[in-house]
Amino acid sequence: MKKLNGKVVDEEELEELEEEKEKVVETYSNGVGVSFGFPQPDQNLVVGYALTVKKETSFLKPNFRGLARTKGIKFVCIDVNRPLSDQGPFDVVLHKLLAKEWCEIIEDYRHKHPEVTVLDPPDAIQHLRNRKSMLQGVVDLNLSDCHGKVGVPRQIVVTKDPSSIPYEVTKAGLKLPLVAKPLLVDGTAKSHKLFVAYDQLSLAELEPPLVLQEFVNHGGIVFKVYIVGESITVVKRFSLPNHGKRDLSKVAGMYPVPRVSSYLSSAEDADLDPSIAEHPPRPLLEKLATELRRRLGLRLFNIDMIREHGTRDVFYVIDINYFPGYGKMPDYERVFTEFLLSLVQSKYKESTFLKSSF
Ligand SMILES: O=P(O)(O)O[C@@H]1[C@@H](OP(=O)(O)O)[C@H](OP(=O)(O)O)[C@H](O)[C@H](OP(=O)(O)O)[C@H]1OP(=O)(O)O
Ligand SMILES: Nc1ncnc2c1ncn2[C@@H]1O[C@H](COP(=O)(O)OP(=O)(O)O)[C@@H](O)[C@H]1O
Ligand SMILES: [Mg+2]
Ligand SMILES: [Mg+2]
Repeated sequence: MKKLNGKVVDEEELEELEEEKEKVVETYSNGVGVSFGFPQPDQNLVVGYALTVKKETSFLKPNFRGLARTKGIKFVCIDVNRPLSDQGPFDVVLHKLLAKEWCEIIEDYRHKHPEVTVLDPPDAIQHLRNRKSMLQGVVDLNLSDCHGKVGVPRQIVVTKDPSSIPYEVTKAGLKLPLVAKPLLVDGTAKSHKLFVAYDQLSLAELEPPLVLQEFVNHGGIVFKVYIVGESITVVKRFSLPNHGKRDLSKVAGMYPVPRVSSYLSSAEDADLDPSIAEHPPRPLLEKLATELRRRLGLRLFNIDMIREHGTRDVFYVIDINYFPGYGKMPDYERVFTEFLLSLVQSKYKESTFLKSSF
């Protein structure tokens, strides 16, 4: 008789359990061999990916592929024209494709292959495709008293009749200027065409469906908070400058928002006023990330956050993106490699936990 996980077992039982354990480990590594605990450098974790060419180029850069390879991670391009189940086997599937058919394919695959980690579930991603539902999780959070406050700017959704917009804005009591954002985020350039509207009348020129959000002065800096599983990385990017009260009386019309925040030059090295440039407090980000991971059911996303000008600790989330441009995140190669390896380890732990609770 021997003891295993606190239980007394005889030799035969022990042998059976060891055999079971081998099988489980094999399943999780597709038989290519994760020995107990950790994938070994000469063994494979197969990551199937379905990404646009643009994304593949910006994310699966040679440095990343190289580092991952040394840790036994192999990336395999999924052929979207062939049945997914005929390809692989995969340990992980990474995807960011927008076609509706793809969502159905990947959903079906998840059900048929629960042993594969699909990053992330399509219905959870869907949540971020609409600028109203995207921020709902933050609204519900009511994060205050956690080294700062996090909210979302006041906003309304307009789905029809642009001529009614000035009335809707007045009814909702929104203050000008407003940022007009296409309601749906579908990966097209159009869904990133934003405008700042300085007067009520020009609002009627906008094309619904859209979100009208109060402009929050934030000193021209946006914090991009990148989440990769448990890891959080913050970078500063340039954003829109503050508007003054005088602008409001002088400026009319609608101005397109330049995509300054996606420029490669980060604001990290710029000589900025510390009260604007200081990163949001770590405990606040940890709480926010933990809650959003859970509420959104996503492991790969980023949050655009701004600090209300003149405050130290009042923040607004203005945007959440699924599987954003990680290629621009410092050290993403290492962070991602560790994340992918951790997925196998946690599956292994899960399986041994399940076994030990029998
Ligand atoms: O192209 P990149 O690298 O700038 O990444 C885009 C993101 O930029 P960011 O990482 O925040 O600087 C970008 O973030 P923003 O919306 O610009 O804040 C989006 O996530 C975009 O995806 P989609 O068009 O919304 O599906 C992302 O585009 P895809 O790479 O997913 O096509
Ligand atoms: N409510 C707001 N107040 C001030 N600036 C904003 C606001 N919303 C967006 N912006 C500016 O517009 C940029 C793009 O807006 P965002 O909501 O992130 O759309 P996208 O999904 O296209 O990135 C932000 O990075 C920021 O510079
Ligand atoms: Mg954004
Ligand atoms: Mg976005």
